[in-house]
Amino acid sequence: MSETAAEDTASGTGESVIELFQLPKAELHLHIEGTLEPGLAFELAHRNRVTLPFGSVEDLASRYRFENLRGFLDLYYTTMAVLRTEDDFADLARAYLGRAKAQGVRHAEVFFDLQAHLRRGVPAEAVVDGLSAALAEAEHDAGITGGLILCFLRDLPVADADAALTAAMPRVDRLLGVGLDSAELGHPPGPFAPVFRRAREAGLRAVAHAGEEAPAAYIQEALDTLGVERVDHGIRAVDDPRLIERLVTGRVPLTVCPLSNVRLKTVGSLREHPLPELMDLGVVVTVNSDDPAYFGGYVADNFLALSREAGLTLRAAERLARNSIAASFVTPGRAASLIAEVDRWAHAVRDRPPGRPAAGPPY
Ligand SMILES: Nc1ncnc2[nH]cnc12
Ligand SMILES: [Zn+2]
Repeated sequence: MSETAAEDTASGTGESVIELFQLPKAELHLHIEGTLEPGLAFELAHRNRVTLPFGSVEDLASRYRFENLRGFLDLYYTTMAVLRTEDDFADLARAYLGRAKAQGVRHAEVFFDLQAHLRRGVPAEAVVDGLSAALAEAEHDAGITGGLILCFLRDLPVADADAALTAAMPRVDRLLGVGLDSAELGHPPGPFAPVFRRAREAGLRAVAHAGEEAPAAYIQEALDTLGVERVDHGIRAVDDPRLIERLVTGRVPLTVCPLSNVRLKTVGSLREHPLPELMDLGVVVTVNSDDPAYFGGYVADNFLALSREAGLTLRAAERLARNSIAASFVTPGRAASLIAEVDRWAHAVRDRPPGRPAAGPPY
C-alpha cells in the first residue's frame, strides 16, 4: 500500500490510538449477534432461564479459538439461543452501539440473522422492534445513524429464506436491506436470486457475503445473480484480475473484516492480508468488525491492529473512513455531514504540532 509510507505511519503510539478511535467512520459489516459478549450471554441466559452448554463466562470465552468459519458458526448459533425477547435484542444493540460510539462509529448498518431466531419461536416483530428501538435511541442520544439488514442463511433451504422475508414484511419499512451469510463453502449465491429479487422489489438494498472462504467465482456469481451493491468480505477477489477490474470500474465496495479473517484463518496474519493490495488496485475497501465479541476487537481495534501489524498510515485510515461513507446507504445529505466530520478530523490531525496528542480521550 503506497499509504504505508513511514512518513504518516500510525505506528500504535498513544497519539495514533486516539486518532484512530476518533476517526469518524461507518460500520457496514457487523452481525449484531456477533456482538454478544460472554457476560451479556450469561446475563440473558439467567433472565430467560436458558441453559448454556458452558460452565461460566470464562469457560465460554476460552472457546473463542476457531479453525474455520464453520467452527465459529457452531458456537455463534449456540450462544445466540439466549436471545428471546424484544428487550433482549434492544439490550444487545444498545451494548454494541455504546461500544461503537467509543470507536468513532457515526453510522452503522447492522446485520441480523432472522431465521436463527424464528427457529426458536421468536417473532420477527420482537427482533426488528428491539433492534430498531436501540438504533433510534443511539440516533437521538449520540447522533449515530443506522439501519438494519436482514441476512439470509445460505446453508438453509431457499424456501426458509423466502419464509423469513415474508415474516419480516410487516416490518419492511424498518429494514434497509437484505444480505446473505453463514457457511459459504458449498453454498453459492445463485439459488437465492428469487428471494433477493423479491426483496429488491420491496425497496430493499442488497449485499452478500462472498469470497470469504470460497473462491472469487462466488463474488462474480453474487454480482451476476443477486444484484448486490456491496460485497461482504470479498477478499478472494485478489485472485481474479478481471473481477478486480469489474469492482474498480463499477465502484463496488468490499466490506473487509481483518481481525475476523485472521481468527477464522482465511488469511495467515494481518501482515499477509490482501487489504493493502486491494486498496492499491483501486477497489473501494472498507474496514469493519464482523463479529467483534468473538474476534478480538471492534472496528477501531481493527484499524489499530492494521496500523500496528500491517503499517496502516493515518492517511490510509482516513481513506478507509471516506470509503465507508461512500459505500454506505446513507442519504446524500447525511453523507455530506459525515464527510465534513472526516474533514475536521483530518485538519485536526494535520494541523497538530508534532508530538502533541490530539485532544480528548478515545472513550
Ligand atoms: N464471518 C461470517 N461469515 C459468514 N456468516 C457469518 N455470520 C456471522 N459471521 C459470519
Ligand atoms: Zn460477516
